[in-house]
Amino acid sequence: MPLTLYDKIWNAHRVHAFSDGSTLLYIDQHLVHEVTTPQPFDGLRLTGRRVRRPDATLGVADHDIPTTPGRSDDCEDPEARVQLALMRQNTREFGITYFGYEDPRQGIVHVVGPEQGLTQPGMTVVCGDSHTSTHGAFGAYAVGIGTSEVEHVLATQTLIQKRSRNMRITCTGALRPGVAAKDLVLAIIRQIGTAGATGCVIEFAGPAVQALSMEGRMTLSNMAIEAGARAGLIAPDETTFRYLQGRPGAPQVGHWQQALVYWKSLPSDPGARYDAEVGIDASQVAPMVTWGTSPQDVVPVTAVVPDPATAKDEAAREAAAAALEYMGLRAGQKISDIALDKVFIGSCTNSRIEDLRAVSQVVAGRKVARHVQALVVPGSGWVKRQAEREGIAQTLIDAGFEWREPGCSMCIAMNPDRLQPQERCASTSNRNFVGRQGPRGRTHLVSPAMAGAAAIAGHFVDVRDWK
Ligand SMILES: CC(C)[C@H](C(=O)O)[C@@H](O)C(=O)O
Ligand code: SF4
Repeated sequence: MPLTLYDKIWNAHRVHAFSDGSTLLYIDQHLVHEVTTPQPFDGLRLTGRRVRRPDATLGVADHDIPTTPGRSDDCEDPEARVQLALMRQNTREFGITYFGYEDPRQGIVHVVGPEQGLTQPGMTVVCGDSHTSTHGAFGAYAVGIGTSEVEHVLATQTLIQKRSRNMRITCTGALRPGVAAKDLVLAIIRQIGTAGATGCVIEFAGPAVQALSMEGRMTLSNMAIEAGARAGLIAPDETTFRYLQGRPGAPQVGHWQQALVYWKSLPSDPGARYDAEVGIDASQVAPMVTWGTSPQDVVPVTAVVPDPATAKDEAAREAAAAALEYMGLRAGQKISDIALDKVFIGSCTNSRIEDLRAVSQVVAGRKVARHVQALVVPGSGWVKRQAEREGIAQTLIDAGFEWREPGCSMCIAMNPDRLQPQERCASTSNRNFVGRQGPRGRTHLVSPAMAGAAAIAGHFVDVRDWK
């Protein structure tokens, strides 16, 4: 029977099938961060257990950590301070490699794993974090897990999972200049909704996906979770192999050829069956801007804020009206008339080198609008240093952007970077939920180039018209 990429990874990792239909899967790579690990490590201590495979576990500090130059673990927020101290102590006690603020490899867990070559095709990758889906871009089965599951994986290197349905999203055509992977994934979520892939593992396929760099593919897989999916996979190919070759965690000379043979066997077989199929023409996708409080509340930059009266049912009408009220917007208002207070370029969706290059191209030789505070937070120490070497950092600083240390930063209000009530922000992150960037803060999700242009103009502009 022809199998999908997901089927193949699942079958290769099956340790035991339970009578209730669930499966015990072997886990190849476990990533841990400071927010979801204090309890699991306590659990291990209480029951006298060790970490089964410290060599397959990596710890990083990302959510709580300040991003200001000269930072340390000694932050003002007592909860963050405790979590960071525990992370350091627990990784030391259990023999796990830890990238704390002082390590040049530190960064957002979903940027660091792939960058270090720890995420590889055909692997099972888990982390106590919903955006673990990011790693699916390598053709890995990567899922976010809960706190008790983190403990289970730490202790046993296995995880109990229910099999998901296979959904294929085929992206035909080619993205137009000025249109990014972020716009494509927002357009997909607009089409299928935030519950559109519930119960499914998505496989992103088609020429528009194959044409993407690994950075772009990670942006797609990152937001699979925002479409309700369990994971978001992309078949490994030459782009994947090229990205991985020579990275510290990747198979080294002598094992590389063997790995390639396996990796090339992973793409879905011709004729593999999918439980659901979705299609989208990438050439029709425009730069997108969210207007509401869910990633599906999104329109092209050329559009106006939609009228809640046109929503499909009563519940959707009420939700849209509440979202507009929260966002301080009027139906019919042009997206390009929306003025901004802050611009945040960062997060595991869009803080990789290619994202920073895109921003730098748009803002080179210009100045951030006077009323805007703009932040660039590289996804990792490696990204930061590469951007500095390429001159990107200087371009951004000259334009008036703040150049920060790596971390989740203003993607989530768990550290000092946050919005004040009613402040409006163009953000390259993945969630525009109520209060996400700070209590009563207003978030608009956009691509890096769109965020860069908005920082200069002080309001949204169509980056395709940018001269
Ligand atoms: C704090 C963490 C558990 C959370 C997640 O699971 O995704 C965060 O990373 C997020 O993006 O909302
Ligand atoms: S950058 Fe944002 S989405 Fe990504 S792991 Fe951190 S908080 Fe979650």
